Amino acid sequence: MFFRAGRAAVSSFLRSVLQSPVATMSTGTFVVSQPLNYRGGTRVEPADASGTEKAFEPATGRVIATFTCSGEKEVNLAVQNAKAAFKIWSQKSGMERCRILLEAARIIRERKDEIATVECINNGKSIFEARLDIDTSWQCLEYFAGLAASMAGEHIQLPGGSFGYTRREPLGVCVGIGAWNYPFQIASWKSAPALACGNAMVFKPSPFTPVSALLLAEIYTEAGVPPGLFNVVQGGVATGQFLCQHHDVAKVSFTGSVPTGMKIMEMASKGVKPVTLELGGKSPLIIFSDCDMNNAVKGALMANFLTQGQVCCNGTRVFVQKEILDKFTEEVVKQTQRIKIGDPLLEDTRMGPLINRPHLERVLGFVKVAKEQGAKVLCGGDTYVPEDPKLKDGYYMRPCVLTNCRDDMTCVKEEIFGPVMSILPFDTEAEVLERANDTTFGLAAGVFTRDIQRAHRVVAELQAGTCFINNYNVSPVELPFGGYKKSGFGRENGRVAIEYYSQLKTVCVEMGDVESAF
Ligand SMILES: NC(=O)C1=CN([C@@H]2O[C@H](COP(=O)(O)OP(=O)(O)OC[C@H]3O[C@@H](n4cnc5c(N)ncnc54)[C@H](O)[C@@H]3O)[C@@H](O)[C@H]2O)C=CC1
Ligand SMILES: NCCCC(=O)O
Repeated sequence: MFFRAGRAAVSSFLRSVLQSPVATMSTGTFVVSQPLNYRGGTRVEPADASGTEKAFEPATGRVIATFTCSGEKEVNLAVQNAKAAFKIWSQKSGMERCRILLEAARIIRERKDEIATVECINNGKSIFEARLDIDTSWQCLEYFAGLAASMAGEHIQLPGGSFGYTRREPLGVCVGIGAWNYPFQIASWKSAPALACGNAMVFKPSPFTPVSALLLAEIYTEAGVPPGLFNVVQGGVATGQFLCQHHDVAKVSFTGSVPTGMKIMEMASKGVKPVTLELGGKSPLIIFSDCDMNNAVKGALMANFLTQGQVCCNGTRVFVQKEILDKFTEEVVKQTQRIKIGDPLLEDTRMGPLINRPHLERVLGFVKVAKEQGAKVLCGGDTYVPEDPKLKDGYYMRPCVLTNCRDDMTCVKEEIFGPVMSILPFDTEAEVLERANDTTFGLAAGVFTRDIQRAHRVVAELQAGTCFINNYNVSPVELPFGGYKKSGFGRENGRVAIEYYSQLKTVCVEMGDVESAF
């Protein structure tokens, strides 16, 4: 009972989770009428409100949900539920937690098409990409399930038969605050390591994409986590602030913009709470003349146009060595123009709408300023109206390639968060390294070259938390992901993520008599 091409009937699973009145899940039909908060193992209406929000289907501009933002009382109830569940969950062995997380991963895998369809409708990304996001989500749960059972401390021998040991312990109630570009993936990447370590979580999705976190919450419950272990509160700034300021919250993990990240750090500092910050970027992609041209062109498209360019680690400053500039540019433009834009639920669509109208206007504004500052638009950069009349109010634009760019232009300095690639010529390795690092961001970077020594030499010099050699924007969950500089700190994924969701206790054991100083 899964979706094919987003057109098949809604399964009983989704009907029960979302109570959608529609019988099919094609673009323009999906509506959510049930509560979007999740507390104590069930969907609930919030106990109090801090306003209401509407969620849209970007493909059509239709409202798919109107929901209440959680007030202080509801946030407190969610935290108290999480606290109670933490007492049970943190007492379980790693193997017990592992089994439940593996079951949750299995359910996600089984329901991949359904979840991807919801993600596609609420976010606008193509169904093709949404399925990849769901893959990285269940893979993350599987990965941390495996680590749950192997979390261990050290035993340290001391003089006279005494010894010490360390224990890796959970933090307590962790808060996850998500962005709208990878709603289900972000909820999974935050909750999987948190739960594996024995923590509970209260998760707040972006108000633009409130829907799919509910599916994750339902799946955790079905897999057997204690009620209240993973809760969802909906809302915007005020709800996020209540969460960050709550005295029973032990940690905040945030994905979003740099200005909000700074505010979250400030709030968390008041309670001396650790934070993980996954923030924005303006990453360089360096294409040397000895590269495999086909792969470099594919890499540049991957670095710029996934999820309509709304990806924090995108390599939007594409530095191309002068010898191959014309050939590379010609091929990139050709392939960019071939990207199929339209209904994100159709199998052959590769670019859907942007998240909302103001964001579309903002991205188009960046293209306008780029032109005013001397950049040349080689393709796209304008709105797109699909032929299908039901898509006429969607937020589509044509992917854009800019040339004649300089490092001081706004389009090269600022995060656009849309499908806009800036091409920048360069001569030498030393020059491009200096220019690539000349940014306050440091999330990611990429290099295409056949020279293996150069590849490693260059990535060693790049000031970025995640570097790609001869590829871009792949997300294996085994590898840590996170930024340098203003792109944040802490890491998601990889073994190291455990350190950001646990604390180390040292136990010192005396086997002899106390040698008192008094
Ligand atoms: N690094 C990344 O993955 C992402 C970066 N961005 C960047 O952020 C820009 C704006 O996107 P937004 O979704 O508006 O990002 P944002 O940073 O405003 O919001 C992200 C999340 O934080 C919450 N939030 C906002 N203010 C808060 C506060 N004071 N306290 C607690 N929570 C708060 C929001 O409700 C949302 O859930 C984008 O244009 C892009 O530059 C956006 C999405 C993802
Ligand atoms: N799959 C990579 C996630 C990057 C982002 O959150 O923007």
